[in-house]
Amino acid sequence: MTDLIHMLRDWMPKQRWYSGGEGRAPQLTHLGSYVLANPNGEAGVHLVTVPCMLDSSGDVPVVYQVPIVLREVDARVPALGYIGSISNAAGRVSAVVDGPHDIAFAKALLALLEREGHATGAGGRSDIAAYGLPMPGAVVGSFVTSRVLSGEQSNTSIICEMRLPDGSDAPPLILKVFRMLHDGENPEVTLQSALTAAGSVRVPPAIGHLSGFWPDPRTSSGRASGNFVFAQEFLPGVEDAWRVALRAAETGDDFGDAAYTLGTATAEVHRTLRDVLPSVEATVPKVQAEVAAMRQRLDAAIAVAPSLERLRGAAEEVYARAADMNWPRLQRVHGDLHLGQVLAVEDRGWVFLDFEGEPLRSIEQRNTADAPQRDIAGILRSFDYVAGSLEMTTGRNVAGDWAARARQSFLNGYAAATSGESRVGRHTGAITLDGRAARRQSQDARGGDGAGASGVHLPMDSSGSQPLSAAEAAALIRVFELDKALYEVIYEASQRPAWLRIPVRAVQRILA
Ligand SMILES: Nc1ncnc2c1ncn2[C@@H]1O[C@H](COP(=O)(O)OP(=O)(O)O)[C@@H](O)[C@H]1O
Ligand SMILES: O=P(O)(O)O[C@H]1O[C@H](CO)[C@@H](O[C@H]2O[C@H](CO)[C@@H](O)[C@H](O)[C@H]2O)[C@H](O)[C@H]1O
Repeated sequence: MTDLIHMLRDWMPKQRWYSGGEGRAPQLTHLGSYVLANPNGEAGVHLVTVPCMLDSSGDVPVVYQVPIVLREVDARVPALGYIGSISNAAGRVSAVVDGPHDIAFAKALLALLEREGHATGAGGRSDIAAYGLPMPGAVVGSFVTSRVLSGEQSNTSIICEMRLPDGSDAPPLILKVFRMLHDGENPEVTLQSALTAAGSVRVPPAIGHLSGFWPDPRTSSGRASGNFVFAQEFLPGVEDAWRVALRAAETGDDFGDAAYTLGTATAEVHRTLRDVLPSVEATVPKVQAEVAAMRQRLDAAIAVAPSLERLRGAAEEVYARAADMNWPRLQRVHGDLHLGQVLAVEDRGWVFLDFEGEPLRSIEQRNTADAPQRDIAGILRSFDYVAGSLEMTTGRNVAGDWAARARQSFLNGYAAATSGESRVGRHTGAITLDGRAARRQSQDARGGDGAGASGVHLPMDSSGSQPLSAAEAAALIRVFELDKALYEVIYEASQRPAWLRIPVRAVQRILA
């Protein structure tokens, strides 16, 4: 194990999912490993194992799972995932392969899922184990081949091509391996499983998950339990809404219908989540806790963008008013909704991904019932990002009007769906880019309203309780837009400093 820890200490900082960045050497402690069976005795495989590693090098300790496959050192070692080689006590040398790049790991995961199997602790330890928990009725199929999805940051996903028993193609699957482990449910699993179980077509069908427990010095009990891997159908050859929107904005194409149906689809997801998962009344302490979290975010944003200090007073006024506002019933929401999290799927419409919530929030916060206005604000911010990123590349504000129209259509779609004006069935989220029906609906919603300067037309309570007035809904969306823009300031300062001016300008605009 000592050799492996040394090897991982050099390798982990080079991985995109390592939160410390390349500049920080991890301080690793091995907490335990769960061992997967080698499926069908895959040739040349010595071991498929998942060490859980505590990294104490940062301010906040992090636990990573680092799946590895030990293989015979020969030509079958996948070049992409090669980490190094180690020898055991008997002198046998093995190549160490990053698990997601090795088909033996993908096959072993699928076998666990399909058979509701379990993986026990290495060395007979009983304080660590993993369980395969398939969705009822899920069809896994048999494995053909797998590859790692490129471009991901915080996790590692494996795309698996699958086959049905009759030899025909089964839908491909995506196995999202959570790199960081948290004590508690990952909302990605909870929310997408709940939506799938409710028959929603707004998420790719969930297939199941791998969950379990491990020793964890971060908890008072010294033990933790949570999710290791989430499996769902992979929808191949689709574009996300960010690309679709960016192209439309570049060419000046109308995005009104697409934004409108995105609004109805978002409302549909909210309604389903509210119907199938617990929701709570927005009591005074709960609202105060939300507002307190917003204030903390303001402090953190000013710390990385000191020019915002002069707007502190204006932001404080917004928060003071927010604490006195009417809030809708709190419910589970997406939590980090932006255009990059939505796929444009032919015949199905908008499909939502990545329900993990904002990566900068704690798992407790991400598992807490929230206001749907957080997601609405997330998409509105995204339209502004489309305009902002085009302004960065062209040097001119070419898409400001485009973004304003998209924003309005999205709000109209959301409002129409929540007020029952549009008949939201299973397919109303269809992307009818030239759809006359959607345009007519959109025009209907645009007309006959008393929209004020805020541009928000209709009550947007999605709780089923006393609806918020149009003005109340608009005011709350503004509060969440400010909060999201401040989140983006913090995110961009560390991830993409060149983009920082987009959210900084948004904060200035919102507080002007
Ligand atoms: N089920 C899926 N079908 C099609 N593409 C997917 C699916 N899941 C993820 N993707 C693609 O992978 C990308 C990253 O997935 P995401 O869940 O957002 O991971 P992360 O949390 O690491 O950002 C998405 O933007 C999308 O392009
Ligand atoms: O990695 P995630 O998808 O979980 O989300 C994080 O990264 C996003 C950037 O990829 C970031 O989104 C911000 O930039 C988008 C354009 O690239 C824009 O559409 C979003 O509106 C904007 O918030 C997201 O905030 C962050 O959590």
